[in-house]
Amino acid sequence: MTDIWQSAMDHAVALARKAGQVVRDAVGDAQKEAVMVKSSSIDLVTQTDQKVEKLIIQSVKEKFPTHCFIGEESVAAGEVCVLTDSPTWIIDPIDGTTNFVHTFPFVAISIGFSVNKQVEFGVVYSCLQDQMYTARRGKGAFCNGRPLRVSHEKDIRQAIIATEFGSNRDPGVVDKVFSSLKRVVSIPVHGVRGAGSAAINMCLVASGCVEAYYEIGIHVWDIAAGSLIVSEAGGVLMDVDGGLLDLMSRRVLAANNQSVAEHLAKEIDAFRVRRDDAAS
Ligand SMILES: O=P([O-])([O-])O[C@@H]1[C@H](O)[C@H](O)[C@@H](O)[C@H](O)[C@H]1O
Ligand SMILES: [Mg+2]
Ligand SMILES: [Mg+2]
Repeated sequence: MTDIWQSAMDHAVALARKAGQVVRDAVGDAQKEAVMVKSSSIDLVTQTDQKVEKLIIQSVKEKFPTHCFIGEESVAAGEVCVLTDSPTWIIDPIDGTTNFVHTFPFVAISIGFSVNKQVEFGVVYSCLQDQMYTARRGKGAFCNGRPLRVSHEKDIRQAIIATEFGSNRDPGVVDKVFSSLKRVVSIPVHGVRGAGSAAINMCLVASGCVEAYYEIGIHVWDIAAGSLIVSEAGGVLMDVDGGLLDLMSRRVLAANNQSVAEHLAKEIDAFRVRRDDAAS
């Protein structure tokens, strides 16, 4: 049977590769680039983020004129952020902008595609590592064409957990983040890591390198593609409180299996943040 979204997925892979070249060309000069700030002094954006998002959206508009978009930098510029049932490209032009600015080598282009609010394919290109992660719903997850499988570990005490500090440094939020982290470290787990890119953290879960990843404060463009890559690699996704994942809630927990996920969820202070689709 033909896959009606295959040509869109092929286009996403080609665009991610093209965008990756733009990012690679710019990374050496990133420190010379004007670094601007968004929601806080540590929520960074550069001209390369904006250029890459424009490149992707323009090209998709030409090929698929009826499709919708949620793009990180378009939303920052005032576009609405609502996930409808229409075919929608969910784009993070540079996931890991802080890494990009500092030349820390985990920088990704993340493109998710949803229909009826379900992610149909996900593409995460870790462009400095030249690793192309892809997943098509029901057809598995791959890195550079090699099938991905999550870790078999069932005991969280033998696990590596990925998380990030995020870009909200309000003292109350920092306290909650650290109290969760203290509980997780004290389980005790083997280790805690963070790549500085939500999308790459999710690909690490899918690859079996880390057992789980959680974060509060991410956005739909950080996790749309990665969520399908995790589930197609055999992993599970949930809210940080153990409930169902809601792509717009800005909270995510991705794990290799249910038992690791549920144990982790018990340790996290699941505070709420303003939703991506909250009326502005
Ligand atoms: O701003 P950006 O570099 O696209 O995305 C950020 C990265 O994924 C970071 O790892 C995560 O901690 C933040 O929550 C994200 O906003
Ligand atoms: Mg991001
Ligand atoms: Mg970004």
